[in-house]
Amino acid sequence: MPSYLADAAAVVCALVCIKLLRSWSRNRNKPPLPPGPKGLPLIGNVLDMPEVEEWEAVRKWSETYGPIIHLNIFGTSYIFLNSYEAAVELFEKRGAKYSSRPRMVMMELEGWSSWLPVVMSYGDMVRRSRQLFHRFLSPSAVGDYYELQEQSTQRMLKRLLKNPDKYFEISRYLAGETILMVTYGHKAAEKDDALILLAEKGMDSFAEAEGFFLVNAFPWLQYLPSWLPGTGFKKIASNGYKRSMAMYQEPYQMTKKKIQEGTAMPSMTSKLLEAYQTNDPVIDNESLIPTISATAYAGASDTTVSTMLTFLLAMVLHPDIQRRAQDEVDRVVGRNNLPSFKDRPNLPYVEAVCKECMRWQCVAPMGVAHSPDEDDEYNGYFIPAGATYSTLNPSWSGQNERAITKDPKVYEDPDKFIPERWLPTEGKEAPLDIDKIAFGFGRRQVICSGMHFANNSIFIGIASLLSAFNISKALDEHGQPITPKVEYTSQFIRHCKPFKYSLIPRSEEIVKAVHQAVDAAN
Ligand code: HEM
Repeated sequence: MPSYLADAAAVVCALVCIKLLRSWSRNRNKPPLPPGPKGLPLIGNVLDMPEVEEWEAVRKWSETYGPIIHLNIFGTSYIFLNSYEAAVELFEKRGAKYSSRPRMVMMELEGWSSWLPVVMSYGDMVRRSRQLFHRFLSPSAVGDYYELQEQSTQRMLKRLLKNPDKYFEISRYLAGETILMVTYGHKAAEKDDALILLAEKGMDSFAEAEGFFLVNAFPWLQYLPSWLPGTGFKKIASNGYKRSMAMYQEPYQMTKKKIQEGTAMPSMTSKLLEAYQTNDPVIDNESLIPTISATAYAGASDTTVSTMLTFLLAMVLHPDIQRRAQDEVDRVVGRNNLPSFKDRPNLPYVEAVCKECMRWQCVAPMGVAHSPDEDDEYNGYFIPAGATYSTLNPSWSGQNERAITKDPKVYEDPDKFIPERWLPTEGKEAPLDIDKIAFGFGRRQVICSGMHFANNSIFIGIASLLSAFNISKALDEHGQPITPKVEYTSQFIRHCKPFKYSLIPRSEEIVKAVHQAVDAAN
């Protein structure tokens, strides 16, 4: 080993020891930390943490250690909650203490924490941005987007008629084009729209930054020169920084220019700018405007598509469920008509399919990490304060949502896709609403601000696909149906891996209805 590497290793060991000693002396008179796998001296549980599907590892640990698990990574505490009750108790009832985020140096290096409230520590900026999200995304505000969501969905259907084998790309495009219209009044190009590509690249970098990086445990590593071995994270961070800044600034500057030229469509950005210019007390600083628009754009671009992909997979695997949902759509909407939001109250089975897609394959299994601002105790365990930028012992709590969505005590036969579980049944208590889990935990305004918008996108997307297409297994070269595997990526926002399927329009009339609807909206 070159001598500088041996020196560097010795420095790392010394720093880990200091960190462990500090945390030991701070915590020694406190109740025990929650249980968890034992780990090794100095490095703790580094080797226990799998590189992929961490949530599965956490779920298995919870079978041994119970609903609250502690891991130590180089002296940093990681706490996973695996029960709904624990998540509600800590993140909702004690929400004031748990509303902050852990410090993630990679997020700082990539610039995300300079503008994305979801990774910022709690403060004035987060409070103001939540008030503004609420203006545009509250249950009453999202009704304004119905027409837009219907029209984007109809364009998705038209694209699928032309390219039925491109569902993965086309459904992703749908999410991008809808939110770009809402946030910036930007009408996306039919293909390869620059702003949609910008968001895709940005979200790839964000997901990468969410991964495991040593620099999160040892922030001083960021000051090492880039030529030193082990500093590959610096290149990732510099690339991520360019993408995060482009996502934050470019669409905003473009919209501002259009507003000045008088060619802008009304949007979140134009309304925020107008409010700012008329001294809206919440918008104390212009930089809050791109924060709001870019966060909504980031929050929507990669999330609802995950559920739309799960829907495709579920329909390929469950033709009987698809038939039942189509029967309902045909009965309520008419065999050759496209659904709209006004049909929603009469489509309970379609609604149940939407909920079951969200439950069966959780979009963000680890949610977004919270961090307690002060030391706390829960069920006799010590929960260390963390994530203040100055301490050497940050800790964070993540809630492993998939464990809850797959808990047989909460949902019977949790691995099976059963929309019927969401239908009201006399004498049977309704299951725990998936909205209370999938969109994060916290006080009312702390969870996903886009939840109602997301549910609407998913509903109209699924109802429209059911009305227009028959979804089934693709056939192999011998004419045999191919059963896709249920396989997902292991990123922070997970998507099912590409698989073969068949998408066939249900009738000539519905093809005409799609074309007519798209033409009428143009
Ligand atoms: C299936 C779709 C979606 C899922 C599963 C989802 C999930 C989440 C989760 C887990 C959080 C973190 C909550 C927390 O613990 O603090 C979050 C935050 C957020 N989401 Fe979503 N989301 C979805 C769609 C959307 C959409 C469509 C939008 C925008 C229209 C959006 C906008 C936001 C925003 C702005 C935040 C930050 C909230 C804040 O910190 O104030 N999300 N989302």
